[in-house]
Amino acid sequence: MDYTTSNTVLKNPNATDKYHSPNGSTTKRLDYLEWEEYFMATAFLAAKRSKDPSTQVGACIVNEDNQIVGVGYNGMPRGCCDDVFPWGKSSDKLKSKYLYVCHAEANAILNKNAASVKNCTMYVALFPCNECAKQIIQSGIKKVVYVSDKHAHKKSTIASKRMLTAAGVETQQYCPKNKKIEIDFTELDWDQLPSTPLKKKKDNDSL
Ligand SMILES: Nc1ccn([C@H]2C[C@H](O)[C@@H](COP(=O)(O)O)O2)c(=O)n1
Repeated sequence: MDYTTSNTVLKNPNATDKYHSPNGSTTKRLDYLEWEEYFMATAFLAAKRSKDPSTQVGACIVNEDNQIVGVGYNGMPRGCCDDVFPWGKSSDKLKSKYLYVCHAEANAILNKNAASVKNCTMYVALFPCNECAKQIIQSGIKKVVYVSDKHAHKKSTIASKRMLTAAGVETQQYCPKNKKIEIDFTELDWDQLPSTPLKKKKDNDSL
């Protein structure tokens, strides 16, 4: 019997656990991530790459076959060093981040790894602003799933909603089933895996 699954190496193949009954039958895992959780979690994971000290936003674009075709987070444009450009909110607009930073939604669209994002769904932590809404509409994205609408009172959000509605882009708030999803790099039984060289990657890549 093959005790390995696509993403798990069982620690003790002889043990009876929740997927293996004593009579030897094997059932599928039931605590797997549902699609929506997986895509929103991908957006939240991408946000962890953001250098913005106050707000980290991630976005994940998914096609009609549930394939991820773009991921992005808020960051400085390529070539604009994130140690040089400002991250603060100075009253001097040129010294404030807002004129420079690329929003997660825009980066996800620009980073697409497919020919088009037409009819795709975007998963994003924050409701998109008016500038991102324009790009969402023009790129053909048909649905936006978001978690927080904390800027609902802002004119940029009101304008965004007006445009998305007029253009027929569906918006839907996502209510997470689980408050937290844990990623545990030690959950595999490392002793049973062939040793892999640990290579330090350069940290100047940007999504
Ligand atoms: N839908 C959004 C909204 C905001 N962002 C980015 C832009 C900034 O980096 C940050 C907001 O900064 P704050 O005013 O909260 O200090 O989040 C985005 O990517 N997508």
